[in-house]
Amino acid sequence: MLSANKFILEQTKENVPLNKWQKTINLMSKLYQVPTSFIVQYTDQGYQVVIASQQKENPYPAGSTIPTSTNIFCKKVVESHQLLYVQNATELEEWQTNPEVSDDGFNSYLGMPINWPDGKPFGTICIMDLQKTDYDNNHIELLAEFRSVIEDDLEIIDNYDKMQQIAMVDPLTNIHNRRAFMLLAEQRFKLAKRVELLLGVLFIDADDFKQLNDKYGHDIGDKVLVSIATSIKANIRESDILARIGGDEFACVLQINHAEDLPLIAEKISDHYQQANQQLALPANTISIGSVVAEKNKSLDELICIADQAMYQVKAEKKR
Ligand SMILES: Nc1nc2c(ncn2[C@@H]2O[C@H](COP(=O)(O)OP(=O)(O)OP(=O)(O)O)[C@@H](O)[C@H]2O)c(=O)[nH]1
Repeated sequence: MLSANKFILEQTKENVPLNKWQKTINLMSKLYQVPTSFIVQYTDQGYQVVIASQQKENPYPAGSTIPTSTNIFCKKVVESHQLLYVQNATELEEWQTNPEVSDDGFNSYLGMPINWPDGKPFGTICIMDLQKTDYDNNHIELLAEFRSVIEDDLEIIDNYDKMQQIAMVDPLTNIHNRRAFMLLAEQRFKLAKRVELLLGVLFIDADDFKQLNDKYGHDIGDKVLVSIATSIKANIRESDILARIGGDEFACVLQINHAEDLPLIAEKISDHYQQANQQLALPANTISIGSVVAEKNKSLDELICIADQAMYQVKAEKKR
């Protein structure tokens, strides 16, 4: 779990997309044609460069830390919560004590605050140039776009951490519970919209499960539920999202290549489940699966509802 008042680089970084951020910062340097671009994090211990553009002229590599008392540009951005554009620092009295100006010869700075989802300051995103510059509104808007990429990632990191705090695993089947599913699936849908991924939703429900419980007992019923979870897991990717969302109900968000993949995956899960029950000497049982391809204009709730209705139709067909 990430602590907001510790440097990200000194914590577990598995959920922080440092490679993506590095590419973003390198691209910023190219677009603005500057020798240095940065993501800087602020904590009580100071200002630390999280990402530095990979240019040989850049004197401040990732990991460099400057004390909070030093008069640097990023300090002013964090303290004022505002954009800072300095066109020509050598002309301004205020910046004569800034070592970036006095020691390293930087003259221009454009930076914006980056915030955590709760509005607390994370740090800054900024560019610096040795030359005097003349940026216009387009340059500022572009920086705001880059900033929103980083803030979106901070939201994902924060959500992930929150989820680790709440119970997100169903203790019987060891897969996600409903609450975790809603959070994770929502995130996956957001991401899919941005990077054009095709997603599908499966809604899976055991047939006549009440009868099975009544006839064989609750313990056997529990084993059957575990068998359903295992069969679904065996036929989806590790990166897909699977959860037990109710007593004998399971839901799944899958990345697919074509819409036609969904019924094929559903069939494979059903076959696997029936064979598994035979092998495990569990009562014969079937499952009904409804599916829907995620359309961009539909919410997660709507998609689950459509997959649920499709599942009921499959079930009704069997009962005819
Ligand atoms: N063994 C076991 N049973 C559970 C658990 N949670 C819910 N159930 C039971 O699952 C059964 C679900 O019953 P229904 O929703 O009526 O569904 P069904 O009997 O499968 O009927 P159809 O869906 O129409 O085929 C109920 O009897 C619940 O008590 C659990 O954790 N373990």
